[in-house]
Amino acid sequence: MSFRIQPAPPARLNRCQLFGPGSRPSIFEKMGKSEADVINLDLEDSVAPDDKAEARANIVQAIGDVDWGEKTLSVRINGLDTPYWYRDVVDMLEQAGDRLDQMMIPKVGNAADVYAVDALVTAVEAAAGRKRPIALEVIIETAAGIAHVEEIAAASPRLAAMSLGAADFAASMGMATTGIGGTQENYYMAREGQKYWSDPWHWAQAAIVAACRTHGVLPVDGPFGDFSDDEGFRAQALRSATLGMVGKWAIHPKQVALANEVFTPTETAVTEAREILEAMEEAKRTGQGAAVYKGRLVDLASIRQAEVIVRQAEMIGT
Ligand SMILES: CCC(=O)SCCNC(=O)CCNC(=O)[C@H](O)C(C)(C)COP(=O)(O)OP(=O)(O)OC[C@H]1O[C@@H](n2cnc3c(N)ncnc32)[C@H](O)[C@@H]1OP(=O)(O)O
Ligand SMILES: O=CC(=O)O
Ligand SMILES: [Mg+2]
Repeated sequence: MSFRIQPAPPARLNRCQLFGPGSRPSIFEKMGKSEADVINLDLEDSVAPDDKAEARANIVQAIGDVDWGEKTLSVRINGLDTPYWYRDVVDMLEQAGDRLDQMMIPKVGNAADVYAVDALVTAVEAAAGRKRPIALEVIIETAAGIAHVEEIAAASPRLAAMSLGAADFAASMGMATTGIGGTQENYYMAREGQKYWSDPWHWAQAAIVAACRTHGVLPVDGPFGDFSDDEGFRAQALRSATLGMVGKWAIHPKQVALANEVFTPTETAVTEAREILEAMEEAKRTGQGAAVYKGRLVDLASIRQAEVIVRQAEMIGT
C-alpha cells in the first residue's frame, strides 16, 4: 500500500439508482415503493425546457410528501451550461425538506464544475439553516469529464458517487451509435470469418473505478437504454460489477430487480469469501502467509479480496 491509505467510500447500498422525470409526478409513489437503493428525481434531460419550473415544484412537494423509506434520495440538476441549474439548487435547498440526501451534477467537465456547485450549495445551506449537509454525485458523460476524471473524483468532500452516462458520453465522444450502453454491433474483432464483440465502455469504466477508489467515491454504471433486453442489461451489469462498480441505473422499473440481483453477491460467493478468510486465519495460526483453498493459492491479498464481498453482504444483511 502507498503511504496514503485508500479511503473507504460511503458505507451505504447503491446497487440500483431508479430514475424518473420530475415532470411525471404520477410515478413518484411507485418509485418510493420500489426496491431501488437510490432514487433520482430528474430535472435534466427527461424534462422539457418549458416544464423545468413545474418539475422543480413537483419535486419539492414530493420530497416531503412521498414515503421514500430508507432510500438515498437524489435530485439531478441541470448542467452548468444551462440557465436552470442555480435555480434547481436554490429551490431544492430553500424549499424542500431535510429528507433530500443528494444532488447529481450532469456533464461535469472538471473539478471547477464541482467546486462551483459545492460553493452554491454551501452558501444556500448556511443561509437556509439546513441541518444535514447535502452529498453530491456526478455523471462522467463528456470527453472533458473522462479526461479530468481523477481531479473530479477529488473535487469535494461532499462527493459520494460517480456514474458513467453512456448516452451523452457516446455523443460527446462522437461515437457512431445511438445505443445507450451494452454491446455495440460494430465494435468487434474479426478472425477466420467469426466476429468477437468487444466492450467499448470498458476503458471509461476502468478509469472511473480507479479515480473513485483512489478518492473514496462510489463508482456506478449508468443507463442501459433497451429496457426490453434483460440479458443485455444483465451482461452489462455483470461486467461493471466485475470491474469494481457498485451498482447501475434503472431507467424503467423492470431493471431494478436485475440490478439488485447482479450487485448482490451470491450465496456461493459469500460462502467462498468467508471460507477464504477462515483458511487464512488457520494459515496465520500456523505462521503461514499463504495457504491452499480448493486447490488454489490464497494469501494476504486474498483476505482483502474476500473482505470486499463479505462487507457488501453485511451491508445488505445476507
Ligand atoms: C439516457 C440518458 C438519461 O439521462 S437516463 C435518465 C433520465 N431518464 C428518465 O428518468 C426516464 C425514466 N423512465 C421513464 O420515464 C419511463 O420508465 C419510460 C421509459 C418513459 C417508460 O414509461 P412507460 O411507458 O409508462 O412504461 P410502462 O408502461 O412500461 O410502465 C409500467 C409501469 O411502471 C410505471 N413506471 C414507468 N416508469 C417508471 C419509473 N421510472 N419509476 C417507477 N415507475 C415507473 C408506470 O407508471 C407503469 O405503472 P402501472 O403499471 O401503470 O401502475
Ligand atoms: O445521463 C446519462 C446519459 O447516459 O447520458
Ligand atoms: Mg446524460
